Parts: sequence; structure tokens; C-alpha cells
Amino acid sequence: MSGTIKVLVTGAAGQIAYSLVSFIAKGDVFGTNQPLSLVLLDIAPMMGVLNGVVMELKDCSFPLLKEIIPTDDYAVAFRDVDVAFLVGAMPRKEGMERKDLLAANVKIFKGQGEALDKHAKKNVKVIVVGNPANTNALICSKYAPSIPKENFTAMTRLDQNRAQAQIADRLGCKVEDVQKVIIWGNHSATQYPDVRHATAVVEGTTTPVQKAVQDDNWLKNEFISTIQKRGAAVIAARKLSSAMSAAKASCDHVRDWWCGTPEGKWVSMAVFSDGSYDVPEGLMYSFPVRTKPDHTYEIVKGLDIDDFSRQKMDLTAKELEEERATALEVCSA
Ligand SMILES: NC(=O)C1=CN([C@@H]2O[C@H](COP(=O)(O)OP(=O)(O)OC[C@H]3O[C@@H](n4cnc5c(N)ncnc54)[C@H](O)[C@@H]3O)[C@@H](O)[C@H]2O)C=CC1
Ligand SMILES: O=C([O-])CC(=O)C(=O)O
Repeated sequence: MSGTIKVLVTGAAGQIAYSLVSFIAKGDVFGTNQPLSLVLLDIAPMMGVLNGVVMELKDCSFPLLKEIIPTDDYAVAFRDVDVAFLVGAMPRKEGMERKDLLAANVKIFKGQGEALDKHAKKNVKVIVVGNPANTNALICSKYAPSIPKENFTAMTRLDQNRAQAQIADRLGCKVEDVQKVIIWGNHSATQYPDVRHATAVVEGTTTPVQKAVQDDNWLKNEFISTIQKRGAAVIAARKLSSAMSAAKASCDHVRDWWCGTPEGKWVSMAVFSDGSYDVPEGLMYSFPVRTKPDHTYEIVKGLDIDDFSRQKMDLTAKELEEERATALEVCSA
């Protein structure tokens, strides 16, 4: 058994965390051989609710869960953290875009960047889930200058999972047999779910998704728009934003980052752009990445980009540039 790792979940009294903490505690992310200390951060008025979550976690009798630390104090929450799931932030309501949350949420990530800088391990791995996730992650990193930029990521895995599920439904194949879908750009309605390099196993044969679907019109229109608007569709139906699927996706994201992607596979996560695919350097942009068991990753290079894709990739980059400008203004006010 390896040494205990310290895992922080913020927004721990909220909806996503309610599923997420049990997934983590039962070993879905770090493996069934990895003992955990789970730090649960929320704001002071939520400590009563958080206490209920702690009671339930105890009642689950998870063998891997060695310690639970509920707190509303950043100095306690961020101290010596190995992995931080930054979930805590306001969710949007029906009719809002995720960027409408910027003014309310970005200061949380400024403060948590400062806390990471001060208290966390310098090799801490950070996933930002709270919306607008890409820009919040960028701001968090800006205020944590002592932690390498590559340790900050934002979640677009839910979009990838949604895309795989839509393709599997359409083809009548297994969801795990749909591979190499890419989410480019922002976790927003401008994201570009790209199947041009994706494959699916159809009747026992690995086939390009475009060939298997045989309907470019669907792939270029309805499919893309379904993924772009799926979060809003869930809110319209549930009157609450996606929670179980968001928790599952954040586990997938961190598990692949922690354990490495299997040979020949890639996953999408928002990371700082190094200028690949002419995406402006320094934007927190979703790319296809390969990860290794030493918890490093690299952007998959050299994929061909056609005119249709170029236009969509530039549009989502432009939105991220605008969000960054607004966020910097909010943080400096
Ligand atoms: N990136 C993605 O794919 C997804 C992102 N989200 C986003 O995740 C965020 C959380 O969603 P839910 O859990 O549904 O919201 P929720 O409202 O159920 O829970 C949020 C929790 O965060 C807490 N919180 C607020 N400020 C905090 C702070 N400074 N430190 C620690 N905790 C704080 C609140 O008290 C609350 O308990 C929202 O911004 C939502 O839009 C949701 C789904 C998918
Ligand atoms: O749509 C929202 O506001 C919540 C979210 O990010 C998603 O479900 O993808």
C-alpha cells in the first residue's frame, strides 16, 4: 500500500461533491490500493450540511479513507494538498451562459490560487470544475506563481463523455469503443467537439466515426450543438445543473492524469496553450492530451486541421481571450 495522499474537494457541501467524494473515497480515481486523507472545504454557513456529508462518508466505511477534514478555513484546507478538485462556485440558472458567472466566481479562484501558493505542495495537481472553468483555472494559476503552470487544468471531460455517449447511441456500439473524440477550446457553447480523428468499433471493426456515421450534416450540426448545449438542457430538465455526470467526469479527468492514458488513447482537458495548433499561447484551452503515470501530460501534436475546424477553434479561442480580459479586470478591481 502506498503512502496516504491528501485530496481536497471544494464546494464539498454542494451537489457535485455529494457524488464526487464517494467516488474518490472508494478508489475510483487513485486506485483501490491508495489510502486517502480527504479535505472538505466549504463556506462557513454550509458547515452544518458539510457535517452531514462527513457523517455519511464515515457511515460508508470506506477502507481507503484514513482521515476526513471538514473546514471553512483556507489555511487548513490547502495545507500540503497533493490533488485539489476545485468545484466550489456558484452554478448557473436557466437562461444564463457560464461566462455570466465570471463576476461572481472568479474571485473565489483568485483567493484559492493565493491559498494554493501559500499552503499546498509545489507539485499539487489542480482540476478546476467551477464555472467558467477554463478562465477560473487561468486565474487560479496566475495567483499561484510558485506552482508550475502545467499543474493547473480545467475540466472538459464531461463534454468528451457526452460526445462519446451521443456517438455510441447513434452507432449502437459500446461507449468505451468510441475513442479519440476531441473537445477543443472553452467549456462553453463555443466549444468544438471534433470527431474527425475519432474511431468506433462497429461490428468488431475499428472504423473512423465519420465513415461509420455516414452523415456529415448530423456530425457538423446537430451533434456539435447537442454537446455545446447539453449542460443547459440538463438545467432545463432538472432545474439544477449536472452533478452526477460532472462528478464522474472529474474522476475520469484526474484518474487519467494520475495514472496515465492507455497506449494509443488520448483524452481532452483544458491546459495552458503552448501555441500548438495556433491557439494563442497562455490561454487555458481544451486540447487532446496524452498522460503518463508520472502525472505529466503532453498535448497531442500534428493532427490535421481543416477549414471548418479552424474556424470553430478560433471562435472558441476568441471567447477565451474575452473572458480572460474580463476576469483580469474583475480581479484587479
Ligand atoms: N466544468 C464542468 O463540466 C462543470 C462545472 N460545473 C460547475 O461546478 C460548480 C459547482 O456546481 P454544484 O456542485 O452543482 O453547485 P452547488 O451550488 O450545489 O455547490 C457549490 C458549493 O460551493 C460552495 N462554495 C461557494 N464558495 C465557496 C468557496 N469560496 N470555497 C469553497 N466552497 C464554496 C457553496 O457553498 C456550495 O456548497 C458550478 O460553478 C457549476 O457551474 C457544473 C457541472 C459541470
Ligand atoms: O451547464 C452548466 O452550467 C453546468 C455545466 O458546466 C455542464 O453541465 O456542463
